[in-house]
Amino acid sequence: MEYSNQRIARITAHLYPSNLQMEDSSGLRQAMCRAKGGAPGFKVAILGAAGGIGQPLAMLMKTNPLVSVLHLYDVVNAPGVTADISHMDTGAVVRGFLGQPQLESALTGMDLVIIPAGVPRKPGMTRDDLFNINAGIVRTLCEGIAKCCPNAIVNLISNPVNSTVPIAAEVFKKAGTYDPKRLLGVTMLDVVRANTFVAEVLGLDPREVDVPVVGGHAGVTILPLLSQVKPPCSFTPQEIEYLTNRIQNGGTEVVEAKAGTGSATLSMAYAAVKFADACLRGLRGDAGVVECAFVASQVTELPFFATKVRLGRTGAEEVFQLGPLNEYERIGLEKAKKELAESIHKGVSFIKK
Ligand SMILES: NC(=O)c1ccc[n+]([C@@H]2O[C@H](COP(=O)([O-])OP(=O)(O)OC[C@H]3O[C@@H](n4cnc5c(N)ncnc54)[C@H](O)[C@@H]3O)[C@@H](O)[C@H]2O)c1
Ligand SMILES: O=C(O)C[C@H](O)C(=O)O
Repeated sequence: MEYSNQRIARITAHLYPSNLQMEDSSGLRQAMCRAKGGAPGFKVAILGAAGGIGQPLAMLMKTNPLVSVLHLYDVVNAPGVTADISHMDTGAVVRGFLGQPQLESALTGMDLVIIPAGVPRKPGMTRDDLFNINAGIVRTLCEGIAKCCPNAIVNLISNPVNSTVPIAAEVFKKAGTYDPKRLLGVTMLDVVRANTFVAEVLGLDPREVDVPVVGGHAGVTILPLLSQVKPPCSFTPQEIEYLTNRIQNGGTEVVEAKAGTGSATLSMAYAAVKFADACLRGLRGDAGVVECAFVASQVTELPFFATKVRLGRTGAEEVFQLGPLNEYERIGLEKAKKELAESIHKGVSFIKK
């Protein structure tokens, strides 16, 4: 018996339903669907979508009404994650992409690319210990972005953020596509933690608390500005010491509690979605969208620094100054800048060498 291509495809899809959402069978999906899609919204890709952060991040982005198309890329397990998430009855169309040969298809046409690809810490490691593996991963993914979606906003999560953002910038410069406004290192988890821990101390609802966290995303480079907390409040010296240490070591607290099985994934996915949603609202043209991020900056003498930024149609359109610091914060800033300078230099040299 001779089978038509369509019948073969239907039988294959029945036997391997998870293939349905993968790139090479999207023709079949379209043939089986009456609606042609094209709903208004943004196209978002997640690179590293099958990982500890990637999976809950993909799930939460599938629920975001601003997203019309969600591309899930990973070097492993992308078909399973895609099949699973694609069954959620929310608007975004989900497509999966597996391995380097499908990277370009994953990226083409994207408005926002979120990158949680890379290895996480184990107890006893610093984020910088991840550099040797993650630097190469970020370079390859950013080369793909430069080629396939050079105008996309990039949210970089992979550690060490203080070095991977400079790496990405150098890759884009080399390709001639660098726009500093579009490259944002995600430090949102530091803000989420700071809001939570400060709210605990003050006995407030964390949703009412706003703590600016500046500098970078590792140890002493994470600098919470407790003198600028909203609503306005004051802390004892002991509270300042406790809160600063806890915010700076929040990542290590989770790494140790997970005892070798990884680092923060669920709170990170929450923070990444909060930040991605702010970027999408900025892209849509909403006014007054402000979040902290690690970006190209002239706020200090360093080429990159995390502060509050205003997100707009072209990315980080305004980088805010630090505001008035107290003596404790000025000392913290000097420590942060010293470590940051080394991490930034390491990232830049990785590409320039
Ligand atoms: N910025 C932050 O605040 C923050 C917070 C938490 C974790 N992180 C970092 O995020 C990264 C990911 O953490 P995780 O817990 O999800 O790790 P994970 O190991 O659970 O997941 C990483 C995923 O990346 C994938 N991957 C590896 N190489 C890839 C490549 N070349 N292309 C695409 N995908 C690739 C893996 O297959 C895996 O699915 C780590 O570097 C971690 O340190 C950053
Ligand atoms: O601590 C880590 O290694 C992961 C992440 O950077 C975090 O802050 O949780």
